[in-house]
Amino acid sequence: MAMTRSLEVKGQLVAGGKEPLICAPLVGRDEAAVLHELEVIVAKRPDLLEWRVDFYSGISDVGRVVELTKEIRTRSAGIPVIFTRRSTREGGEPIDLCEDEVLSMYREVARSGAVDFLDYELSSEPEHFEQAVALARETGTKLIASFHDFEKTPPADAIVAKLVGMEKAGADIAKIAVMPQGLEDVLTLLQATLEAQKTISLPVISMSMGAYGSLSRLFGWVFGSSVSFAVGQQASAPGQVPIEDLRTVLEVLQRSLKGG
Ligand SMILES: O=C1C[C@@](O)(C(=O)O)C[C@@H](O)[C@@H]1O
Repeated sequence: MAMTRSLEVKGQLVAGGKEPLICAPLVGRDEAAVLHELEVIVAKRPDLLEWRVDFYSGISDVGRVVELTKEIRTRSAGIPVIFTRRSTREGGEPIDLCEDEVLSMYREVARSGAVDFLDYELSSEPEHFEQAVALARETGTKLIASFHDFEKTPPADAIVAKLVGMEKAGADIAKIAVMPQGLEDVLTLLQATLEAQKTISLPVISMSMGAYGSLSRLFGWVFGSSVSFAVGQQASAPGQVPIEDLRTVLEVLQRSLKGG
């Protein structure tokens, strides 16, 4: 019984359509740290890698960013790569680039062919978001539209509306991460995920963050979230659990969902 929609790269299902996909972030500050992390993470065989380029101290030099992206590709053992600059507005690290420079960096990286997915925030200026959509079409990469609220969990209908907005704006995948202030908020996120599955036709990725939110990282896929972000070496957001722990829980849940 399929709970989630599969992600595709160049017409192929990622990890053969397995659900949920496990994605491990790379958050090193320099080349050596990123490549060391990569080695540790690849050995754990996640289904996806995310390079959080906003953590990288060399981000202002596009040439270095492209070189490192290619190096990541070479050493990633065929695991598809997501390229992400998270803005400070949505919980990312401070960087010295203006938005036009960020988009130029996205352009160079996507055109190098070394990444499979681009993550770009829906809260960006519409003209910038349109450029990200066009770039994804031009390069055959998939665009993940994202939205993060590190303070609170909006009501379920507002979460669904954001995900609908991502589809309307031309994204290929719709992602939302929100912070719970109590257990009810975790339910709100799960409820909105289930609802969004019925409302839009894109794969949805959703998570509640922090300690309570870690529950959604373990079983949010049952409600329709296609990907769970988990720790390979270091977390990129609060509440991510180690890949090994996630796998243990997934095995148990998958067995019980089959009826024991
Ligand atoms: O958007 C997301 C989700 C995330 O914020 C999380 O909560 O796991 C982690 C980020 O690295 C990623 O880009």
